Amino acid sequence: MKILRSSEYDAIKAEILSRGDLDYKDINVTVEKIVKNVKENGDKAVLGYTAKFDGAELENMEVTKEEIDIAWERTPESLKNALTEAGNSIRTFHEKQKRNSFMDNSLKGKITGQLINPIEKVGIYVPGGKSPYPSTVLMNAIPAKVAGVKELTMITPPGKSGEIMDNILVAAKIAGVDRIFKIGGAQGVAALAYGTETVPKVYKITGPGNIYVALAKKQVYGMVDIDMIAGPSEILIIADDTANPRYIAADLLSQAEHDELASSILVTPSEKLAEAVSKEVDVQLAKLAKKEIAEKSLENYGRIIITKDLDEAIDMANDIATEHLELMVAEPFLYINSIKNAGAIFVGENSPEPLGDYYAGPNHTLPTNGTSKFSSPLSVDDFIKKTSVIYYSKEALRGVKDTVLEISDSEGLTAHSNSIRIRFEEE
Ligand SMILES: NC(=O)c1ccc[n+]([C@@H]2O[C@H](COP(=O)([O-])OP(=O)(O)OC[C@H]3O[C@@H](n4cnc5c(N)ncnc54)[C@H](O)[C@@H]3O)[C@@H](O)[C@H]2O)c1
Ligand SMILES: N[C@H](CO)Cc1c[nH]c[nH+]1
Ligand SMILES: [Zn+2]
Repeated sequence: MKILRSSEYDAIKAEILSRGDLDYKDINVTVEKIVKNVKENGDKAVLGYTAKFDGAELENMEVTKEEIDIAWERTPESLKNALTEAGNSIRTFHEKQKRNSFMDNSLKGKITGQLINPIEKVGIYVPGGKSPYPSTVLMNAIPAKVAGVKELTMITPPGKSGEIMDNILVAAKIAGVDRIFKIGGAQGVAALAYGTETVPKVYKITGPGNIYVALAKKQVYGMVDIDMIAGPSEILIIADDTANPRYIAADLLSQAEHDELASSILVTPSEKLAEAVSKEVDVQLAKLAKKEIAEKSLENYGRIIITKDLDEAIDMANDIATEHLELMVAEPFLYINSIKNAGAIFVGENSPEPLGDYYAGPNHTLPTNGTSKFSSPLSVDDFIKKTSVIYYSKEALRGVKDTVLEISDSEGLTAHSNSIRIRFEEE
C-alpha cells in the first residue's frame, strides 16, 4: 500500500471523494431508456431486460412458496441457525429505534400531536450480480418489519437458470419478506416504482446495488422515496503504535475485497506501524479468494497516511467522513466523542468491521462518499412516516386569533384570514 505524509492529504482526499461523482452520462441514458420502457410496457419490458442482462428466460417472475421451501431444505442447519441468530441481534437493535406517536394536551383546549405510521408498501433491492448478500436481506427487511411495513416486496436478479441463491431466499424467509421477484438492475427498480401487471408498485425503495441500480433509484426518486445512494464500501482506521498490524491489514482488506472502487485507509502517527501494515497487507492479500479485486481496490484507493499525532488523524477522519471507522488505539473510548462524521464506529481491536456487516445489530447500510457529514445509517426511521395532529377548542382559537390574523394579513392571504374570522362573525 502507498504510504504518504499528511502534507499530501489534500490530493488523497480529492482522489477518494471523486469516487462519488455519479456523472456516468452514457449509463444514465441507458437507465433512462430502461425506466421509460418499463413504465410503458410493464412485464414485457422487464422480462426482456432480464433475458438480456441476466441471461434468464423467465416464465414466472415471482418466487413461489415451493421454491422457498426447497431452498430452506437444501440449506445447512448451521447457516439457517447463524442467519436466525444474526437476525435476532439485528431485530433487537432496531426495536430500540422505534418511535412512539404523541399527543400534547398540556395547554387548555389545545392538542397537538404526531402520529407514527409505517410506510405501507416498501421494495427492497438485494444485489445479485457479483456476490449474494443474505446479510443485506436481513439489514433491509428486518427494520422494515420492525417499523410495521405491511407489504414488503424484495427484488433480486436471477442467475442464468432463473434461480435465486438459496441463502438469499432463506434470509428473506427469516426476515419476514412478503413477496420476492426475480428481477434486478434498473428494470427491477422501475418495476417497483411504477408497478407492472405482476410486480406491485411500492412507495419506497431501499437497498444497495451497482451503478445501474443507483442511477435508476436517482431517476425514480420523487415518484417514490429512496433510502440513499450507497456507493462502494469504505473503511478508515485510526491506529497508534499499540495496534496490531495483522488485525489492521485484515480489516483494510475486508472492505477492499468488495469492489475495485472500495476505499481502505489507515491514518496513524506511527511510522513503524505504517511499515508493518503495508508488509502485512501483501502477505494476507496473496491468500484471498477475491485477490484481484482487493489488489485493484488498494491500488486505486488504498492509502496509509502518517500524521503528526492522533489529533491530526482524527481531524482527517472527520473530514473524510468514512462509512466505517475503526479506532485501534489505546483507550479508544476516550476518542469516540471526537468522531463527528462516520457511518459506524468500531471501538477497539476486537470489534472488526465484518462483525457489523453480519451480526452486531446496527445496520450495515451506511452513508458513503463523505455523506456521513449529513446522513445516517439505514434505520427504522426509513420505514415510517409522521403525520401531525392539531385540535383547538373555540376558546383556545379565540385566544390566538389576533396573533394568527396579524401574520395572515401580513402575507396578504385574505382567504386564510377569513377562515379564522368567519368563526367569530356571529358573536
Ligand atoms: N453498501 C452496502 O451495504 C452493500 C451491500 C451489498 C452490496 N453492495 C454493493 O452493491 C453492488 C452490487 O452490484 P452487482 O453488480 O454485484 O449486483 P446488482 O444486483 O446491483 O447488479 C446486477 C444487475 O445490473 C444490471 N446490469 C449489469 N450490466 C448491465 C448493462 N450493461 N446494462 C444494463 N444493466 C446492467 C443487470 O440488470 C443485473 O441484473 C456492489 O458494488 C456491492 O459492493 C453494497
Ligand atoms: N460492508 C458492506 C457495506 O459497506 C456490507 C456487507 C455485506 N456483506 C458483507 N459486507
Ligand atoms: Zn462488507
